[in-house]
Amino acid sequence: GGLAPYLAELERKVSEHHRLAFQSKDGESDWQLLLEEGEMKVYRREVEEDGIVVDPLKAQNVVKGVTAHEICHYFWDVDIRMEWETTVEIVKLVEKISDDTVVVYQTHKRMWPTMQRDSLFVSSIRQVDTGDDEGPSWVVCNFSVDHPSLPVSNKCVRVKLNIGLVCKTLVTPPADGQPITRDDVSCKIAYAAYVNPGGWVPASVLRTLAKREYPRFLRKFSAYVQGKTKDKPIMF
Ligand SMILES: O=S(=O)(CCO)c1ccc(-c2ccc(C3CCCC3)c([C@@H]3C[C@@H]3c3ccccn3)c2)cc1
Repeated sequence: GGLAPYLAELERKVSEHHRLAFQSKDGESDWQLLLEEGEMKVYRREVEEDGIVVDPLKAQNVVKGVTAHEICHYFWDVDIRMEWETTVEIVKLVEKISDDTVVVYQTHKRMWPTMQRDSLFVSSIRQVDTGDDEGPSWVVCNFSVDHPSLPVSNKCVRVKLNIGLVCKTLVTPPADGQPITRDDVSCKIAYAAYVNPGGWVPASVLRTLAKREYPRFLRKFSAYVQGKTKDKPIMF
């Protein structure tokens, strides 16, 4: 369909997010540590394109009691998004491309004084082999596409986004061959977000918004997955 060209771009973006996820940022010294809270570290670089703030965001976290597959599954599943995503108003499945790749339309709650935003993106979940002994990663990539059935509306400004969630399951093997329980697993998360607001937003407004909302999303989403999975069999 009309999305075929995007599927090649999707594979490139998944590989890029996977390659960059756990790479130390020493090379790029211009990452500003926004927040450090336990295992959660949130960084940002201050970047403007044509006077528009497009600050890349990077975050790492370790979530106890859940696996990489579980974190990525709950992040990717459109049906339950409203259970953890507090900044969106409408979430719509526009097209199912395959069992692991969909097109999603979202309107984001209006953040005074900015105009309301919407987003239209391909969202794909898959396992990626790391090639080394660390075992596979699970990756979700959300990136903006144009779709004939969702033209840009005059009500919202269309953001352009490229989001990567790359996760690894850490297992501390239980003593003497006991079965693995949730006390023995945790998920190492690397989240990267490139969001272009699609139109001018005061730099201070957007930076304050990002500084508050990204950590809030990471806290809320991590706790949400722990709650949803605690009485369920482990999904490796
Ligand atoms: O990880 S996701 O794929 C989860 C799927 O829902 C995702 C996360 C964040 C966004 C996002 C969309 C719009 C905006 C702004 C632009 C001008 C006015 C609103 C922002 C700014 C950065 C701040 C922000 C960060 C986190 C949550 C909400 N707000 C972020 C989109 C997708």
